Amino acid sequence: ERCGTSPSPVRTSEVATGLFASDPNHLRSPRRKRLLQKWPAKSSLGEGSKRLPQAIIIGVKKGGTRALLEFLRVHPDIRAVGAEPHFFDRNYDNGLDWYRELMPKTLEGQITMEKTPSYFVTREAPARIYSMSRATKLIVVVRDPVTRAISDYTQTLSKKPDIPTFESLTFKNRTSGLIDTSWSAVQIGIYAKHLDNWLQFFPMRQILFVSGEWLISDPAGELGRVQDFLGLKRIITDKHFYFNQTKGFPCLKKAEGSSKPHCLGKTKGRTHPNIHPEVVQRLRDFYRPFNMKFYQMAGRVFGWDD
Ligand SMILES: Nc1ncnc2c1ncn2[C@@H]1O[C@H](COP(=O)(O)OS(=O)(=O)O)[C@@H](OP(=O)(O)O)[C@H]1O
Repeated sequence: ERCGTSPSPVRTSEVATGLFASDPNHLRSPRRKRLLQKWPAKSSLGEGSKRLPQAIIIGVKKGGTRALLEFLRVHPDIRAVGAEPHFFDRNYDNGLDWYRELMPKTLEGQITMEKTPSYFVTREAPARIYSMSRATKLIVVVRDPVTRAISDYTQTLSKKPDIPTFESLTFKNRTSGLIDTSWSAVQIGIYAKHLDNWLQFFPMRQILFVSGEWLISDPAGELGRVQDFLGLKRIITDKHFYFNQTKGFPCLKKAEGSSKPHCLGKTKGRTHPNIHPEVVQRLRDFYRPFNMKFYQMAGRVFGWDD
């Protein structure tokens, strides 16, 4: 358990008003004894209570959501669930109390977070999150939809080595070049379409888009934007990262609650199979108009079509 970095507001105001300073015997005073009973030693203060998340990483699958959450956990004012709760898609019937129980304990002022990348493409998720709290902050890590699709396919392939090739799954009909938009690996990347669904419930100012590419090339830059969005002090900076040549990705110099360097596991940063360049080009052409629409909606150019 991490202790809070700032004293409770009540304590601060008492010190500030000189309550103790004016009384040289304050250590023995009955008032002090009462206060000590009310506010026990700092070790037991670090308990806190479980709260529903105020911010959620809702997507996208294979965007870099684990990296973002692991990096954010370094911040003393963020506490996050490790596993993906899948509450707003698969486990909604379990109820909000069940969901809250999954959360880590937090102190006043700390932010509770979770990440479940499938929320972004779940039709019911916006209404459900809205009904939990309309003030929920939403974070989406987006990545070039073409590499995202290949990454998605690579993950499936690692679990089911017998599936058809990426090329054959991409097309409804290879000769006509018609793309199978019902294949989830393709579908998830139509960001503008999914975002429309969220905008029925949440204003743009409550949604932050993080670039999966820049999260790799400039993790501190993206983390700066996220900390601002969450209203937190910029504590996570470039000093927290180093580029691990072997891994080929940025890693933490010190993981949360540890003094050792930490990279993500083997399932993050897999080698992708080579996809036929014509298929890649066809997918690029397919996504281009959706990407343009998405840049416009998000107010940020992600540079996937440069
Ligand atoms: N620092 C760091 N280390 C390792 N991997 C990193 C990092 N930053 C981003 N990424 C990219 O994250 C991709 C996996 O995305 P997710 O964590 O969102 O995947 S998942 O949806 O939760 O399965 C993963 O995709 P693949 O490269 O296809 O494996 C990585 O490219």
